[in-house]
Amino acid sequence: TRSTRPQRMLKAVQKNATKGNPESVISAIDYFCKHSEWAMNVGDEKGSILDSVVTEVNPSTVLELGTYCGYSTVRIARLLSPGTKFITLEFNPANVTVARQIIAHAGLQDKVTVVEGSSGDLIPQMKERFGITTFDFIFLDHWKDRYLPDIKLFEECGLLRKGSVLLADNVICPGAPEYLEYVRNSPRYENRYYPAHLEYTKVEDGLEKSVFLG
Ligand SMILES: CCNc1ncnc2c1ncn2[C@@H]1O[C@H](/C=C/CNC(=O)c2cc(-c3ccc(F)cc3)cc(O)c2O)[C@@H](O)[C@H]1O
Ligand SMILES: [Mg+2]
Repeated sequence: TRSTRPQRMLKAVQKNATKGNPESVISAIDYFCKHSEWAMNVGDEKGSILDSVVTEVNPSTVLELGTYCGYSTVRIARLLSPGTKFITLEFNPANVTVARQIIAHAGLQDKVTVVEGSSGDLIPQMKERFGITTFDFIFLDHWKDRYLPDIKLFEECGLLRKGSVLLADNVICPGAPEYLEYVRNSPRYENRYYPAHLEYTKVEDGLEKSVFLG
């Protein structure tokens, strides 16, 4: 049976990237998406913004929603200090399998835990399963209509502290209007919009950074 796009992406990484070299894994995926098949990775332009925010926050605890193939997982993990707790959630088992192999090719398997499951089920389990009380940095890149319910879940579960930073991909394309309205109208968040483009295209898109004020 025909392979899937994530499987073809994995093959491209295994063929073109140097084992243990995260930069070469990132480049191999970007090359694949620019020259072979578009895929919904955050990409190089928005990825550089992601890098700068992660570096600025220098988090001790990190959560990513929507691992997909692990591209942004590799971008984040390669910047983290030793001892940082990094968890990424993915509910499609086939994507979990591909992501774990791409992360391992980058040599970052000890920096991040890929947890199979849905954010709605797993977010309330963060304390008991992973001993995490609050997250310093959260990257939202899963189904866009789940950004709002999940940020509310973070608040309800007490997983945000004064200064926690949330970074949301695709707030323009495909868009997360309800999420944007919520964080921009809430007195509990300080927000900044980073204009960019949809990965590997000239279409307008951007990232929204929201700092929880407590
Ligand atoms: C049920 C919600 N909870 C979830 N918990 C854990 N994993 C989840 C969850 N939702 C989705 N996922 C996983 O995250 C991934 C989904 C990401 C959704 N992303 C998009 O739809 C997306 C889509 C586009 C896009 C933009 C323009 C287009 F023309 C076509 C597509 C661009 C992007 O950057 C995107 O991030 C999948 O691997 C899915 O299995
Ligand atoms: Mg995205």
